[in-house]
Amino acid sequence: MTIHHDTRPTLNLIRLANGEGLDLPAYESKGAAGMDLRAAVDGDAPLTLAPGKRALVPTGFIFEIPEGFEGQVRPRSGLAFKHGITCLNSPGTVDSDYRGEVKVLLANLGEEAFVIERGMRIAQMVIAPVTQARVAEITAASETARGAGGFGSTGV
Ligand SMILES: O=c1ccn([C@H]2C[C@H](O)[C@@H](COP(=O)(O)OP(=O)(O)OP(=O)(O)O)O2)c(=O)[nH]1
Ligand SMILES: [Mg+2]
Repeated sequence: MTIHHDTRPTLNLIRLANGEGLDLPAYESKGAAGMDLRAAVDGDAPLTLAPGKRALVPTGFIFEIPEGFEGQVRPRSGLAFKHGITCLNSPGTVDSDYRGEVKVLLANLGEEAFVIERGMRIAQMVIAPVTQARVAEITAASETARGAGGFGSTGV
């Protein structure tokens, strides 16, 4: 007999008042890397994002990101391609100790106004492992073949 354990980390979500009735963030295909986040804007007052403008769009949930992980808030490529809608701070970083509402900083880089309706899938969140480094100040860097060469030093 094979016993299958679910080894995935658990993501606890706390629904806020403005998230009432919204679908939970979800992976939209079997192998999706990110779960889609929905706009928790007022159902009676969609948000219009004019060209060149940005807005902090609520998701209606607090995410308890498991320790040792982060949430990366990334654009949806369809919205970016069709409408020029992106996450201005992409990838947005949600820390594992953050207990506020997750919000999405959308920007309209397109030429037309974009209307964000309640429940619209506006971005996606990838849960990714994080390593916190120990920080140590030293006086000289070790030698390498690359040295200080960067920013195209190996050719274009
Ligand atoms: O797209 C995002 C990015 C951040 N956050 C929340 C969760 C994150 O843990 C917190 C702080 O984000 P960050 O560290 O990127 O911003 P900061 O400007 O450094 O703010 P702080 O001084 O609060 O760390 O804001 C979001 O809800 N969505
Ligand atoms: Mg910070």
